[in-house]
Amino acid sequence: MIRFEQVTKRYPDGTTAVDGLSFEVSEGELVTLVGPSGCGKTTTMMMVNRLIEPTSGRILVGGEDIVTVDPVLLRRRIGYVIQQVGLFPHRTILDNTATVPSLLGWKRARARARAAELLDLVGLDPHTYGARYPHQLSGGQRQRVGVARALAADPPVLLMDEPFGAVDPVVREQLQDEFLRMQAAVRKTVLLVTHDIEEAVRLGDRIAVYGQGRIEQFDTPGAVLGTPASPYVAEFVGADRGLKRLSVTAIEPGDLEQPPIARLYEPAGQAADRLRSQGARWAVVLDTHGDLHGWAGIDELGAGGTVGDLAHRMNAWVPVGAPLKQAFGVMLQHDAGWVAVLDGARFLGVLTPTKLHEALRRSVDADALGVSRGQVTFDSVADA
Ligand SMILES: Nc1ncnc2c1ncn2[C@@H]1O[C@H](COP(=O)(O)OP(=O)(O)OP(=O)(O)O)[C@@H](O)[C@H]1O
Repeated sequence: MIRFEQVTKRYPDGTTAVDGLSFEVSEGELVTLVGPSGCGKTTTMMMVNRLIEPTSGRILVGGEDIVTVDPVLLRRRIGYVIQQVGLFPHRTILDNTATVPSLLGWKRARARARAAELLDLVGLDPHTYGARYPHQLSGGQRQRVGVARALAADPPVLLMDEPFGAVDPVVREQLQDEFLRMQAAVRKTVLLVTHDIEEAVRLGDRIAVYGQGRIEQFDTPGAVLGTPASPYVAEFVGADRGLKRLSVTAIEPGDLEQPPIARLYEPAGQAADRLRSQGARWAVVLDTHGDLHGWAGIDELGAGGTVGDLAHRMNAWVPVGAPLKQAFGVMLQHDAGWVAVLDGARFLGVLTPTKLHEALRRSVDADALGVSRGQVTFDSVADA
C-alpha cells in the first residue's frame, strides 16, 4: 500500500535525513517507525503526503507514484495526525472533526453526522463534547479529536507523528488501547512515528528501527525483541527486551502442560486413587462440558463425597492468545504456581513458570528460524 524505493532526502544545508530507504507497508498494516531524535522518522513520514519531496527514489501509495498525483488530492486519501493536534480554537469539537468532509463539499448535515460518528468511535460522546471548544477538553481528549478528524474522510492511509506524545503515561496507555481497538475495526494502513520503543512494540504489526537515516531492522515486535539484527538495535530496544517480549508473545495451545484431570461429579476416592497411581499431588477439576471449575489436592480428596464437594474454585486463568506477560501477572497476583488457560470457558491446559519460559525461548527460536513456534521442538530449546 505504501512502498519506498531507494528514497533519499538531503536538505539544502547538506544534511542527509534519509538515506536509500526501501520498505513496504501492506494494506491494513500498522508500521511503527522508531528511533532516536533526528534519525529521519518525521522526514520519512512527511514525504508520503508530499509535505517534503525526496531528493531521489520513488514512493508509491496504492501502486501509484506519488509525484504523479496532485498533492491536494493525495492528502485527501491520507489522514494526518500530529502531536500538536492543531484544532481550530474558535470552532466546536464537532466542527473541527467535520473539517475535511466540509472541505470536500459534503452537505453540512452529512459532515456533522459523520463527525459525530467518529467522535463516538474515538470514545468521546458527541452529545457531551461536540458543542465544546478545544480549550474545554483535556490534552488526551484533544488528541482523540485529532484522530477522529484525520479519519473523517475515511482515508485508506493514516500518518501519525507522535500522536500520543503530549499526554501522561496513564492517558497515553488508554489512548493506545483505544486506538488499537479502533484500528481492529477500521483496518487503515498506518505509519506511526514514535521515539518510544514500548509504544512501537505495543502498536506495531511491524517495527522499523531507525539508525541515522537508515532502517536497521524491519520486523515484527517479537522478532525485533527476540533477535535484534545488530548491537545497535539490541541497545536501542533495551536490556529488558526479554520482559518486553513477554508482552508481545501470545499463549498458544502448544505451550501448555496437561495436568491430571478430575471431574466435578466423580467420587473423590476414585480421583484420589488415580492421582496416586500417576504420582500426582493435585488435579484440575472440570465440569461435564470440559469447563474449568477449580482444582483439588490429593490429601483433601480422601474425605469422601464427590470431587465437587472438595474442590477449590480457581480464579487464576487467562484466555488463550493472551500475552505471556498477562499469564505471568496473574500467576503473581494469585501467588499461584500455575495458571489455567481457557478458550471461552473450556479448559485447554495450564501454564507453569517452566512452560512460560519454554514458550518464550521457543518463540525466540521460531522467529530466528522463520518458522512457527509449534515447529520448534523442546530439544532445540534445551540446547539453546
Ligand atoms: N528543513 C530542514 N533543513 C535541514 N535539516 C533538517 C530539516 N528538517 C530536518 N532536518 C534534519 O534532518 C534530520 C532528520 O530529521 P527528522 O525530523 O526527520 O528526525 P526525527 O527522527 O523525526 O526526529 P525527532 O524524533 O526529534 O522528531 C535531523 O538531523 C534534522 O536536523
